[in-house]
Amino acid sequence: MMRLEARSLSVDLGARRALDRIDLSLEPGRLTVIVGPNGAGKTTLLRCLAGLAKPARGDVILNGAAVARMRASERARSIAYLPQGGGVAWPLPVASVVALGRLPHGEKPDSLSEAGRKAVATALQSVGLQGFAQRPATALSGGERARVLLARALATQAPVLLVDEPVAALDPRHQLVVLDVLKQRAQAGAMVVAIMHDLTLAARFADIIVLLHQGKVEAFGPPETVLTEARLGAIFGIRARVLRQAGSLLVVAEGPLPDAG
Ligand SMILES: Nc1ncnc2c1ncn2[C@@H]1O[C@H](COP(=O)(O)OP(=O)(O)OP(=O)(O)O)[C@@H](O)[C@H]1O
Repeated sequence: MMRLEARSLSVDLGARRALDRIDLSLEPGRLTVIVGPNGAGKTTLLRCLAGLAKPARGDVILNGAAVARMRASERARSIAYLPQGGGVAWPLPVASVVALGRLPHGEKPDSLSEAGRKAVATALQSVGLQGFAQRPATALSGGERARVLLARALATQAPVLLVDEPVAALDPRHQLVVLDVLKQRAQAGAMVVAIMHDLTLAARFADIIVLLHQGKVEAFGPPETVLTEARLGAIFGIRARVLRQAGSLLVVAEGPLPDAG
């Protein structure tokens, strides 16, 4: 079975230890959500899983091979990565930007295969942008642009999909649409890892939550075991209530706790 593992992964950024001996084992068929306070190391971890950040120690292993040593083309076909708050610099039509997700398959936007054309159309449709295909990608709102970039990652159809805050810029309806798409990808057999700050949404959609704090995995497991009121206090510094609502958790942040300094 496909498996993505971090083995005793440590990363230094400047003088800081951003990740400290992380051990993780991720399986396909699941939506894993990474949560944690600002600066916890979430983006650094996702970049390492994508083979884009260099560990000081340890390794990321995909199906037995070190991701850092995979050929770039093979890695790009295996792992699609959506960076946080990405921009679009060129006034290309939306469909061409999404088609860039086919480059790892050797397909250029103006010479897509039949499968490539289908993947692009499906990706656009799945994020609600089917009417935007010919619009210049630079002439979109922030949330629309975020969905274009997610569609590009989806169009790759990689077995591993790593997305950094995919719903942060989206309105409530599109947050649900996008999380449904990610969940469906996972249920169809992909390994999907998303960073999120909204704990109620994370609890509702995640199969597994990874709680990061100061570069370490503080907790790992199903939402109800990870997101406890005690942890929300100790890790996020909030007075929080965790309520059960329609089979999921509702995390109500009542207020910040006094800074422990
Ligand atoms: N280039 C850099 N040089 C030095 N320190 C860095 C650099 N980039 C990030 N850091 C630090 O590394 C730590 C982890 O950063 P990272 O971006 O992984 O956090 P995060 O959990 O994704 O945060 P956020 O929720 O704010 O996006 C932070 O303390 C950050 O200040």
